Amino acid sequence: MSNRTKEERKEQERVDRVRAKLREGIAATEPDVLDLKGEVVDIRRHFWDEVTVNLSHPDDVIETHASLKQQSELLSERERSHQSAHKLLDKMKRLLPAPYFARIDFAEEQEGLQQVYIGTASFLDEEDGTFLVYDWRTPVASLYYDYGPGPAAYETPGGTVTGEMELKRQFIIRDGDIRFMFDTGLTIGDEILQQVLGKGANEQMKSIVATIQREQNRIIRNDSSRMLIVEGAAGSGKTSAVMQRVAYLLYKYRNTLKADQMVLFSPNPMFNSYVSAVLPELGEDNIRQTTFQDYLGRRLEPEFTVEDPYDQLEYELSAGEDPGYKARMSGIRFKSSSLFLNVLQSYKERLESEGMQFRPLRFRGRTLVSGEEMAAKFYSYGPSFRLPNRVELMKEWLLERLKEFMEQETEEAWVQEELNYLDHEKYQKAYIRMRNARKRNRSELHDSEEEELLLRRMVVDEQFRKLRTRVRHLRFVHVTALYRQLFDGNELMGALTKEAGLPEEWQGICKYTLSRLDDKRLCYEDAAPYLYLKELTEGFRMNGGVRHVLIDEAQDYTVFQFEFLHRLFPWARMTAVGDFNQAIHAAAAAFRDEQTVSSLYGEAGTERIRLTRSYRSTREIVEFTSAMVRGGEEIEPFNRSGGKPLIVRGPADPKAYAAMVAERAAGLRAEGFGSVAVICKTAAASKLVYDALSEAGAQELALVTKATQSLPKGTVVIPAYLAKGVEFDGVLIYDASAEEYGIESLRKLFYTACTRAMHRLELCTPGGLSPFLAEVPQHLYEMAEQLQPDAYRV
Ligand SMILES: Nc1ncnc2c1ncn2[C@@H]1O[C@H](COP(=O)(O)OP(=O)(O)OP(=O)(O)O)[C@@H](O)[C@H]1O
Repeated sequence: MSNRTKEERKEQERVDRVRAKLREGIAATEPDVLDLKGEVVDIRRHFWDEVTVNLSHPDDVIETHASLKQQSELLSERERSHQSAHKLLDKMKRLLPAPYFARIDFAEEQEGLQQVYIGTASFLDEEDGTFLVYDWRTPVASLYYDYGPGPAAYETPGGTVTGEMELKRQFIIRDGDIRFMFDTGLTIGDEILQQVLGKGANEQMKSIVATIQREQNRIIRNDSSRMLIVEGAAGSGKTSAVMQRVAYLLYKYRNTLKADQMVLFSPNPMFNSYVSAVLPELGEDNIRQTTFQDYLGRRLEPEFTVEDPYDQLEYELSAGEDPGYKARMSGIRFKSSSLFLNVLQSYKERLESEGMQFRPLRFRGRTLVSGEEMAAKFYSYGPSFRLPNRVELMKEWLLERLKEFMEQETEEAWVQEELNYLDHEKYQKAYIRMRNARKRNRSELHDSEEEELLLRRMVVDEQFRKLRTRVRHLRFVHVTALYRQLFDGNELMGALTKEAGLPEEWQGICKYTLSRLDDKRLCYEDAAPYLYLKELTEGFRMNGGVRHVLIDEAQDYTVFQFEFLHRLFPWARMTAVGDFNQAIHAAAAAFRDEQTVSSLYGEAGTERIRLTRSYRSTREIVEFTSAMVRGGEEIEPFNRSGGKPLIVRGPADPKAYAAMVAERAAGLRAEGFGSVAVICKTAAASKLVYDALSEAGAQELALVTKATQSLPKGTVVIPAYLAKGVEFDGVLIYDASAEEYGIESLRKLFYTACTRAMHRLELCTPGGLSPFLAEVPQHLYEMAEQLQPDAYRV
């Protein structure tokens, strides 16, 4: 900053002082870290030299044990010291270029005026014990996010502290130089936010701690509810709030909460990598990240080939011609509904008294225990046992039965035959076993008799191993048959759906479902209900160690998915964020259904927060996109200006059209936009467009598919459903015609695609326009030369 005022010079001097202290700290800590590292390596290398190992007498054993313990404790202590010195050094290095981003002057009623400088971590002056920088997550720092100058208060473990905020100041510091400094009002300075948002998009999300808005802070610091639901407009900072919330919780509960006790469910692996830089930037370890699909796959494969949600979507978006389409779409709606969840729960109650299905235990072509015999045994346990308990009892019973069969089997002729082919290694094994058994039991048998018996048992044991494992894994419960019989005719489903009746296209749904099951393929819409039924009968798996589950893009979760996560992580708090306008899985309505979501933890344990301000896109883009969706008038754009969205009509010839889009993408890049996305409706379309653009000479071009692990730089061609959650400087909708986006069910996908743009949005069309655009007032966009308003008539 040139021509600094006196105040600015004072602030710069303070920055210089703090940086000098940081440098001192770094200089002092660096050798410690190196020394400690050396010590750790040394202890590890010479670990055994320092331990006296002598196991001759009991006394020596005790001494050896003590010496080992001492040496391990020394190693752990040095490792801990190294780790904390390393963390401290890391923190100081992180703070050095920009030690803080804000200052507040707060006059406490008891303590007098306090100057609080806020940064991404706390930094203490070793000499006088004062805080040169306060971590943004400390209680006093919440003043910065929640208040403007005037009366203010913050919560501490000891109670509420009240006082008067006399100053709220923000800084942008780069390499130790104060570039901007503003005194601000209630909201966190628009000027700084303008600066931050005006920049280009990144391949990885950045932290927003310097500019967290008040309503976002409510999400980040929310501590009271078991279930926190955030519904927010596109670009309103839901994902950002989730990531900063994780950092906040890790700080606040640092003695009891570890990063691996938090799980983030996100839409796809690329998104995982997109958000993975935020926590390290804030000095925290990354938490566990997964997708629901990944979880389903782990539980259901290899028994089935499980379809993934992208293939399901591709089908939804492109298979209108398939004769089974209507039935499958109706099936998707039904299988994602609360009605189907209730059906499965009632079905479970019915199975308590009748209808269980079992796989017979068969061995060498013979049935050892038939399905009927198992059913008889199962129902003999009586109604006081829950289904999973009965299954557990069945398992024990079957294992006992198998033991008996195995004993009988040793006498069979096939065993003798197998013995003839036994290899040397197995003989050897049998011999060792026999020797051990002899030591233990002082067997009366002659060597040869005993050897033969053992060998026979070994052969039988081996042959039964698979069967026993299947029993242990509860494979005798025929879940596929149980699921199958729901779709086998009208009677059972009719009884279970009660007055709601059978869904539309029921016959078609049955046909489609059964044919897939017979092929050992599980459609995505069947996967969660199938697993739910399996766990209702066999018992729910639980992960008691996880304390926080965070769900991004929660609008695409079905009632089954919520129910699962609730049961899988019974001790966890849940944070679910989403935007119903971006629900690209048409059938997933659970998030919108207040009753469904609040039933998980009860109304008292559930809190809802709405975010209506949108930060990602320019005012022009937000006004344009909001006009396409229901409730759009509530979305409030952040006041950052850019060009109006542009509708461009291209030539009808596909080659010429691709060349035009390639040229427009190149034009945006030449204007300085680092990331440009050409968004298509499907993966199939993306591939074609990618090829066409490559042929047209597009530079630095990458295709994003469901297998893409991280967002590429430059220009990408991407299907709309994979673009959700991420953002680009410029977005080109490849084909915004009525042919491509003509039916109502595509509205949300279209909206999602358009809202990915931060600075520029262009919608290309080879002909007419999508009807969604017809609802947008004309003054909210511009049109490239030849396109006239009558193009809307579709
Ligand atoms: N308080 C803030 N300060 C600075 N930038 C912000 C703030 N809130 C949001 N942003 C920025 O706005 C953009 C959108 O944020 P984010 O992706 O978290 O929104 P979202 O609600 O999850 O969006 P969507 O639902 O559309 O995927 C990001 O670039 C983010 O950095």
